[in-house]
Amino acid sequence: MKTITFIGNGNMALSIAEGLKENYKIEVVGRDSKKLDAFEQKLGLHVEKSLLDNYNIEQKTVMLCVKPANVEEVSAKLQGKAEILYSVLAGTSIEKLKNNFNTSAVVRAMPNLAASVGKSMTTLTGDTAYKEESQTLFSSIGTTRWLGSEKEIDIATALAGSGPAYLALIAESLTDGAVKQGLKRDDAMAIMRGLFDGFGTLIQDIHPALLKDGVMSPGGTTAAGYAALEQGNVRNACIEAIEKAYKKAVEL
Ligand SMILES: NC(=O)C1=CN([C@@H]2O[C@H](COP(=O)(O)OP(=O)(O)OC[C@H]3O[C@@H](n4cnc5c(N)ncnc54)[C@H](O)[C@@H]3O)[C@@H](O)[C@H]2O)C=CC1
Ligand SMILES: O=C(O)[C@@H]1CCC=N1
Repeated sequence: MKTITFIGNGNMALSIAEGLKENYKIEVVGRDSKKLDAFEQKLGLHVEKSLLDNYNIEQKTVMLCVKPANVEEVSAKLQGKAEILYSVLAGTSIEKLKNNFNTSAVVRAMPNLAASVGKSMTTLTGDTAYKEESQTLFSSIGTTRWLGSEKEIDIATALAGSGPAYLALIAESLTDGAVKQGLKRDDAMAIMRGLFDGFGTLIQDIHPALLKDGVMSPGGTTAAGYAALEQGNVRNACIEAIEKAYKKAVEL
C-alpha cells in the first residue's frame, strides 16, 4: 500500500484522507498532538502521527493541507526532499511552493467541500509526470479534471472551490423567501434540499438555458420569479463573484 503523508490535519485533510483510507496508508503531520489524535479518531483507523518540528519528508508523497499563509512557517520546519508535493492551497503558485518546499515535483489540486461526502469537483495542474497518479488519488473523493495552467486552476478555485458557499447562499435565501410567504421552516428546508438533489442530477445532462426553458411556462410562475432574479442582477452578481474570487486567488 502506498503511503500518503498529510501535512495539516484540518477539514480538507480529513475529507481527503476519508476518501483515500481504503487504498492508501495514511500518515499525518501537525502542530498539536491532541488534534492529531482527534484526526485519527475521526478517520476511524490507525494512522502514523508526527509533530511538524524537523519532520523528514524524504521521498514521500506529501499532501499539503495547511492555509496559504502558513507556507513559510511550515516549510521551515521540514527536512529532506519529497518525491511529490500535492498542494490543496488556494492561489498558492507552483513557483512559491517550489521556493519553499524541497520536492522533486509539485501538483496543485483544488478540491471542494463535497470531498467530505465523496463528491468533490477537484481540478489539478502541475508536473504532467504525475497527471495519472493525481487523477487516481483525487478520484477517490469525487470527480477530477486536469487543467493546462495555473491561471485556469485559480479560475476553477473561484468556480468549484468556493462554489459550495455561493450555492448555499442561493439555497438559504430561496428558503427564506418561502418562509416569508408562509411556509413552515422545516417544510421549506426539506423542499429546498429535494430541489437541489434533483437539480444536481438534471444539470449533468442539460445546458442550463435549456433547463430553464423547460421549466418556464408562458405567463407562468417561473417567468414571474425569474424576472425578479434578473431585476436583482443575480446573473451579474454571479459573474462578478467569480471575478473577485479569481482575483483573490491570484493575490493569496
Ligand atoms: N475548506 C474548503 O472548502 C477548501 C479549502 N481548500 C484549501 O485547503 C487548505 C486547508 O483548509 P481547511 O482544511 O479548510 O482549513 P482548516 O483550518 O480546517 O485546516 C488548516 C490546517 O492547517 C494547520 N495550521 C494552521 N496554521 C498552521 C501553522 N502556522 N503551522 C502548521 N500548521 C498550521 C491547522 O492546524 C489545520 O490542521 C487551505 O489552504 C484552503 O485554501 C481548498 C479547497 C476547498
Ligand atoms: O475560501 C478559500 O480561500 C478556500 C479555497 C476554496 C474554498 N475555500
